[in-house]
Amino acid sequence: MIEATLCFPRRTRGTESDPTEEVLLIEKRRGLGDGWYNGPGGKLEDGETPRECAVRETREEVGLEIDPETLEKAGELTFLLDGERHTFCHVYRTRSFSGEPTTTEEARPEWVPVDDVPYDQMWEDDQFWLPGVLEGETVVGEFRFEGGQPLDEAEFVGHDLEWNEHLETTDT
Ligand SMILES: COc1nc(N)nc2c1ncn2[C@H]1C[C@H](O)[C@@H](COP(=O)(O)OP(=O)(O)OP(=O)(O)O)O1
Repeated sequence: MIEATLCFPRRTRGTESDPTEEVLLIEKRRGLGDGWYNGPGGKLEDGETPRECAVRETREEVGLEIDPETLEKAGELTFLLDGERHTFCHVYRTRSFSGEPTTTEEARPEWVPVDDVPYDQMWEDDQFWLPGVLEGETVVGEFRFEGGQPLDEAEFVGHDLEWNEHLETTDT
């Protein structure tokens, strides 16, 4: 089973009387989910904690620097393919980062209003869990796909979610 991360940097723009909440998404430019919007993230490397992975992937994909301690654990998602655990994904959010997002070979970053997230250009599961995560909730979810590899060509067939369960936040 693959262990992976997703990271959702957040910021507030606009004026005090008319603020706009934004999230940094990437348009993925290669690999799994190529051409779809997602958060920065990727697979854990040997010896790496999920938190370290989220920081490294965000740096590699869009050039933002994040202090691992500022990452807030927001979700744990299990993606099943044909009844088998395919990927376990740790989801983080943060409002603390430095640098300007930059396009790389892997990703094109884009600040998007939280009310205007392009769910029709994302993994089909995202519409079920990402809105809650962007509202500050925590989620534990299981998402079922069928149809064989690769995962991004399989059919999304069902899901179960639990909201605001306690998530371990000390070292993951
Ligand atoms: C199945 O549903 C999924 N939904 C969402 N939102 N994200 C998913 C889903 N399945 C996988 N992901 C995420 C997990 C990772 O963040 C990426 C896939 O990362 P990738 O395979 O490209 O990993 P990298 O380590 O960046 O790969 P390379 O450096 O080897 O290109 O998608």
